[in-house]
Amino acid sequence: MLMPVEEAQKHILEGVGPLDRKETRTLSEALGCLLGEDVRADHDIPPFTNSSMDGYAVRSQDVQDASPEHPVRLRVLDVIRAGHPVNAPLEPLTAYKIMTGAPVPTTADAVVPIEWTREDRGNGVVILRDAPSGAHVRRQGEDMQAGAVVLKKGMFITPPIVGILASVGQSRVPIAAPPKVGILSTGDELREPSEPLFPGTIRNSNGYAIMAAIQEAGGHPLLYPSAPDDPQAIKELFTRASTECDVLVSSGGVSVGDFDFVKPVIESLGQLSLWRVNLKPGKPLAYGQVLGKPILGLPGNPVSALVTFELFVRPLIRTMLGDAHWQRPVVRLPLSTDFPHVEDRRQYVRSRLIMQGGHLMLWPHTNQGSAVQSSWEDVDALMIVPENTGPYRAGETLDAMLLSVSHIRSR
Ligand SMILES: Nc1nc2c(c(=O)[nH]1)N[C@H]1C(S)=C(S)[C@@H](COP(=O)(O)OP(=O)(O)OC[C@H]3O[C@@H](n4cnc5c(N)ncnc54)[C@H](O)[C@@H]3O)O[C@H]1N2
Ligand code: MOO
Repeated sequence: MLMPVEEAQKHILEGVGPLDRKETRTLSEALGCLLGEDVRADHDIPPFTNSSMDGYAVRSQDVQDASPEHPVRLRVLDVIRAGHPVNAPLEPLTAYKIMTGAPVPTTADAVVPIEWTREDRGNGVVILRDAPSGAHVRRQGEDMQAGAVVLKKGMFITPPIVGILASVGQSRVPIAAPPKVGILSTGDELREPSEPLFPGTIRNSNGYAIMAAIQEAGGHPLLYPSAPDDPQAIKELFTRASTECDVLVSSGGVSVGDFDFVKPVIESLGQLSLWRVNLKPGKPLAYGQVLGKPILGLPGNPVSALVTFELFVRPLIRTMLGDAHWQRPVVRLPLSTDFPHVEDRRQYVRSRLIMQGGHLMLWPHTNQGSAVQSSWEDVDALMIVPENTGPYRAGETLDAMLLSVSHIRSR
């Protein structure tokens, strides 16, 4: 019996914890990283009490009975602009004209928006509505207080978090250092994207796809020159990478062919603790340690390599970063079309999310071959079809693991 996906994930993550290594980044480089330590506010935010509206800063008691029927006339002392505090106090029946974000003078306790006022001759303003104490005033420190922890270690840095970091003056951002992930492509047939092809050769697409997937997962990819199907060459490559990386990810050579040497090399340099998972594509996944470093042997078929990356390598990278929430959301959705019987392995099916008749539905690509790269087009989700089930009719529901949903098409 093949090992279930969840059991394989558990086994792989068992021996791995957060690396707890820190690094600093500039604000422009921090997006998508995880915060490496708690961040405290270096000052109150807002740093001073200020107006949330363009209007008039008043003493609330002066305008408490103001209405269109009983307007209150105030004398305007000056105009306060953002960035230009005014120190003179407000006396009874006076006001400052004030702009949004400008400091509210200490003796004023409310702002009347411009729409509720009318300019009056001389230096006057007529107030047409009351404004209770605190109205349209943003108090110093009401958002964040000096010294308080405002961002927690491990938090995912999104654009708003970059804004908070900038607000609290954190121009150098402590982040969880990305694990160094070595990419080890194997196969006599592999040529680089820039190289010409000869009969029997193909481009090394896995190396680059895995590199991009590592970057997307928050890891630091180290792309090694690919190794031929030769045990000694693979051994040298794995040995070198194990001294330079935190995790190794190989592709190819894990099946049962005469030239599949990845498993014996892992065994000769450490141990192989897992081989073959109940999944399609990606059954021959191998996992073990070489010279003390975890290694995932992904199958060579390009789709199998990326599906096993998603299910096993991404969780490992996120765990090493200290992200406990690596699970992708799984939602149950109806099929927009029929889907055939699935045989003895659980299948992960490249699918789109589409809107049909106001309902979100799954649209699986037709050709699910594990070497068919073109079926990655606009994939939002991997539909999960249990083994020995189906055929399914349109409208029946299945679980889908959401990847990144960019846009949902309508049909
Ligand atoms: N008799 C059996 N044959 C196979 C079985 C099986 O159970 N019994 N399993 C099949 C499955 S499932 C898979 S998946 C593949 C995995 O094979 P390997 O991991 O040993 O990979 P290779 O044989 O080296 O290559 C498979 C395929 O992928 C191409 N490839 C390899 N590396 C790259 C790369 N870097 N970039 C692009 N393409 C790559 C390679 O040329 C092959 O076409 O085994 C089945 N066989
Ligand atoms: O598992 Mo293989 O990935 O079916 O082609």
